[in-house]
Amino acid sequence: MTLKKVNPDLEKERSTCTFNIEELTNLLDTGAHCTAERRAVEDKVFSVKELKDEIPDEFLSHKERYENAIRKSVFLHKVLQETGVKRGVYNRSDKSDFRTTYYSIFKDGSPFMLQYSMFVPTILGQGDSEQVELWYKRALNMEIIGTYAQTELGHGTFIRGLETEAVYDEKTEEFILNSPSLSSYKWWPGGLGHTTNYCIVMAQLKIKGKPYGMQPFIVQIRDEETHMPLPGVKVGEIGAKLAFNTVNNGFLGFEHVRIPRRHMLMRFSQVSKDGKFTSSANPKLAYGTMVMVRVTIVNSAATYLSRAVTIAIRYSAVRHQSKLKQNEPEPQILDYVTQQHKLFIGIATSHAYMFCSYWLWDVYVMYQKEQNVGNFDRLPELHALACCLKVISSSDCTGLVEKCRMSCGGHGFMMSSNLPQLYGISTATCTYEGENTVMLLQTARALVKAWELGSRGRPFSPTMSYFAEKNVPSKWDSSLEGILNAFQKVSIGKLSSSVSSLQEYTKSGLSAEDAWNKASVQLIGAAEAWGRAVVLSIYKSEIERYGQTVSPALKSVLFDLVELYYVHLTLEKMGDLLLYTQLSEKDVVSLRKKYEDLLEKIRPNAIGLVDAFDYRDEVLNSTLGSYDGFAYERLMTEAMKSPLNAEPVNQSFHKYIKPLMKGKL
Ligand SMILES: CCCCCCCCCCCCCCCCCCCCCCCC(=O)SCCNC(=O)CCNC(=O)[C@H](O)C(C)(C)COP(=O)(O)OP(=O)(O)OC[C@H]1O[C@@H](n2cnc3c(N)ncnc32)[C@H](O)[C@@H]1OP(=O)(O)O
Ligand SMILES: Cc1cc2nc3c(=O)[nH]c(=O)nc-3n(C[C@H](O)[C@H](O)[C@H](O)COP(=O)(O)OP(=O)(O)OC[C@H]3O[C@@H](n4cnc5c(N)ncnc54)[C@H](O)[C@@H]3O)c2cc1C
Repeated sequence: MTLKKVNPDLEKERSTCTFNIEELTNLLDTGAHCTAERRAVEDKVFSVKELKDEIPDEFLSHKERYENAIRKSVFLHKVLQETGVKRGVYNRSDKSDFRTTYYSIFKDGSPFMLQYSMFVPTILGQGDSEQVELWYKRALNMEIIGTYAQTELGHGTFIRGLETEAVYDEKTEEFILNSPSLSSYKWWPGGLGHTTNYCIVMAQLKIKGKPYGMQPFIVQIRDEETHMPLPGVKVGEIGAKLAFNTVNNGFLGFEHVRIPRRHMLMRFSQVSKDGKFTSSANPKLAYGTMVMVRVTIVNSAATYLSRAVTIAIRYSAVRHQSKLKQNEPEPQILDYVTQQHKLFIGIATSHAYMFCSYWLWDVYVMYQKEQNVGNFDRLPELHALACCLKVISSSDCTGLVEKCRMSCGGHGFMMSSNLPQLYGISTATCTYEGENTVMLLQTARALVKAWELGSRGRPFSPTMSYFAEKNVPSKWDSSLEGILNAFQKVSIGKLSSSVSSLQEYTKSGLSAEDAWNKASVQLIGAAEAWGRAVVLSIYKSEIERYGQTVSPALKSVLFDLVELYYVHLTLEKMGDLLLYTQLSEKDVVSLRKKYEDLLEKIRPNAIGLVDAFDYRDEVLNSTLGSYDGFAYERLMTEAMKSPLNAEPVNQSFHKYIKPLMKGKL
């Protein structure tokens, strides 16, 4: 069978695109030079034959998958080193990075992930200059491979409840690490099982019996030559998981393991030789790596979704099913408006979080500069933003990734579509780096505090400045500005009624803690509403800013998506808006019409918009989403890779089925 180069359906779709795809790709990459750089890295990475899988991962055993992931991680590291990639994680000079390229090599994650994403960043962020000099170089050269070991069997969320101890012995100038109970065993760190030889251990510091809170320690756990666990170290892998099965998440326990004093990372807090503790200017600085990772999750969530929506929209353009009109051929499923409703919001949401992630990264960098000169004023706002945007980006994008999978019908259930794996790694972001409900409660804590201080005349931080506005009812306005205003009213309304409930509960005799717990469903609602207002505002202002520099054709499409995002959210959150604004049934009717018109307007650009994400087939790794659109041929080719198809009759027939058929079992 000779194949055309591209499925005619996709050819037709590409011919209707109204904007320059390359221009949008450059914008999403934060600059044409970033696109060029990313493509150069991809050319290099995807030309390495050792990085290709001969047998799909899902047909390997757990052990083989791990070994394959290690082999590829090593080759990939070498290639990236040769290509000069350091940015992305450590020297992020601008906002694009190579994580998507990196991830695509491993459908289910790399055992080196934590080395790049948390081990090295913690050394850089928590070590003093001498420690950075020593450990960073060794880690960069992969002389040491590490992870971030914080979570324990008994506690993940409640860091103050962690049990691993680091007791200072001033006679030998060492810390003694100990795991006093089963529940104190570290549990979860990526790569910990059999990959890493060092790790950052978050442990309770004790000096002369006195506790000084959680501190980061750099601990060697395996011999650098033999890789055997060091004496007193109990280490292994935690087993199979929903996703990330090649990340080698592990457990770790200590039996009185001694490490030198200088292995406590001492940028913020110090322990002197004679056991004097010097506290950091702000105890929460020890949580700094988590803030950074939460900030980067917003971008990860957007990229998981953009990959899923690329697959689903391309597939929907080549898949024909049922009848729209009896006398016409079966339409592309993308012509069903319900399909557009499921998918176009995925493009808009991915844009929203991508542009927000760039903005949030700038806020984070600005804060770091202030922190370096001892100014911690913006820490509560940054913490609230990192928590809340991590939550809504991870939950929205995961929900939409799953919607993409379902929108592909049965074929979306195939591992070869890569949609199940994308769902797996995406849903993990709702749990790791702070479970989502807990992160919303942290956000609410900051909001309630700001609200109370504001009521006593203290100024609000920039993302909360609208709290100062009087919540006077005004006529519903369906413009972008009007909708943003309405969501800010929802945010104020939910926060003020949560605060009122807290006050009533305490007045009725509940302790502050019980009142908080009782009102916590309202509080997470208020936190989410604030996050929504932030995203709406930033997405719009960023597109207004970029709109001044891009072509009119692209500007128009970008605003179609912003409008779609706004109107979709308005219809989704209708209940809240009916409660806190002047939205009426008539407004809803006209918004529904507007939404349907927007779907129709975006339809000719759907393929152009997903092409602009610029995911090579190797990155998408999907039978359904390839650029050429030959989904059925790819499904069949992949199916033939199943080991069961290597022989016409499986031996189990003779062993079990035949005796059963013959009544001889
Ligand atoms: C040379 C070649 C190079 C090659 C390069 C290759 C490049 C490409 C490679 C890329 C591949 C890598 C891909 C990476 C992709 C990313 C993957 C990431 C993987 C991550 C895996 C997950 C890791 C983890 O999960 S680590 C564990 C995370 N754990 C948590 O998040 C725990 C959550 N719990 C908490 O944070 C806390 O306990 C908390 C906040 C719930 C409660 O804390 P605590 O009890 O101490 O506080 P409170 O009493 O509630 O509050 C006190 C006070 O402090 C404030 N506060 C709390 N936290 C913070 C904070 N972090 N910052 C600032 N302030 C904070 C809080 O608001 C209170 O303030 P008040 O003013 O008192 O109200
Ligand atoms: C794929 C993956 C990778 C990970 N990698 C690492 C790693 O590399 N290093 C590491 O240290 N850790 C890692 N973790 C652990 C992760 O950070 C924790 O699982 C996460 O922080 C959640 O904590 P937990 O498991 O204790 O959840 P729990 O806190 O036990 O949550 C269970 C339930 O209790 C609720 N809950 C808990 N506390 C409260 C509260 N105060 N108020 C209201 N509800 C509450 C939660 O909302 C949730 O519904 C990883 C986890 C996963 C899934």
